Amino acid sequence: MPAFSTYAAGTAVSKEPDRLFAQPLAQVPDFAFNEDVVRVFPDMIKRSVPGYPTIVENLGVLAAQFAQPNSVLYDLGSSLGAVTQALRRHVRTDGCRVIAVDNSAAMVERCREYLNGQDSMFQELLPVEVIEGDILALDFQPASVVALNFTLQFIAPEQRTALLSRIRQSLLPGGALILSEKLRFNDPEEHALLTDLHVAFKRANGYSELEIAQKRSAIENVMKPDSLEEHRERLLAAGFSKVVPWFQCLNFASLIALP
Ligand SMILES: Nc1ncnc2c1ncn2[C@@H]1O[C@H](C[S@+](CC[C@H]([NH3+])C(=O)[O-])CC(=O)[O-])[C@@H](O)[C@H]1O
Ligand SMILES: O=C(O)C(=O)Cc1ccccc1
Repeated sequence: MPAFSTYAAGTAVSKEPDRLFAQPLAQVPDFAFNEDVVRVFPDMIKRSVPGYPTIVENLGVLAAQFAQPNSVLYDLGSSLGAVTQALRRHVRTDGCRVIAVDNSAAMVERCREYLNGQDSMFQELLPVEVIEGDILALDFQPASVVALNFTLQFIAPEQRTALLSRIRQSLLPGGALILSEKLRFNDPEEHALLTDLHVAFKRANGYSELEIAQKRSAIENVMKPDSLEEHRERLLAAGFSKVVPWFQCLNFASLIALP
């Protein structure tokens, strides 16, 4: 019987500790969102991403300001649905519904279970649909809020502008894209400092030097962060009119992009 904790206001999620990289691996495989990651994901993301709980909770608060009646709120790369749960808790706008999309079957299966749990604990939540699929192949409906919470960094760099353009085309007036990402920094000293501080954050959260090193090698081929300047330019190139950073903790940031 797995242990559970509450991380999305009252809803139970697995609290199995992340020890995926604790033992020396002869060869570190590329990071994948498989069953092993799913079991430890709530613990992994909280101990690895500084500011993650603050970003998720406030994403719901922000979304409530941009939600338009009778529109869709997208959670793209939804993992276990933490953002979807925050959207459902905070948004009260008439006729809104949430569409969560992830291409990991293991994530989608567990996400649906957690959302059923949320439905059994709260009343008057927005309707939600969880789609197992590639966000690059998604047929977007008119949307008022699109959340890309630490997902764009896993999309091949050459596909990023096209995806953001399609999101921009789907956004209704008054809506917004909320984009959270790990950042790279063009200034080498700034990059080194914030990278070292992120390692200190992980160490303070109980990860060993070996775990930190093996995780770094697992993600280096699959997760390609951009700088804030690259994000801003790409968003403007995709047709967004304004880019407003609203949160940064070390090398992790979240931006609001307006249509
Ligand atoms: N092409 C794709 N199509 C669909 N999903 C994808 C694709 N590529 C990657 N993913 C999915 O994007 C998610 C990224 S995690 C998001 C955290 C979540 N937003 C959270 O707020 O808890 C970020 C992280 O773990 O750092 C994974 O579930 C992938 O399966
Ligand atoms: O762990 C890291 O170093 C990260 O950059 C964040 C992260 C969190 C969860 C899965 C993959 C990457």
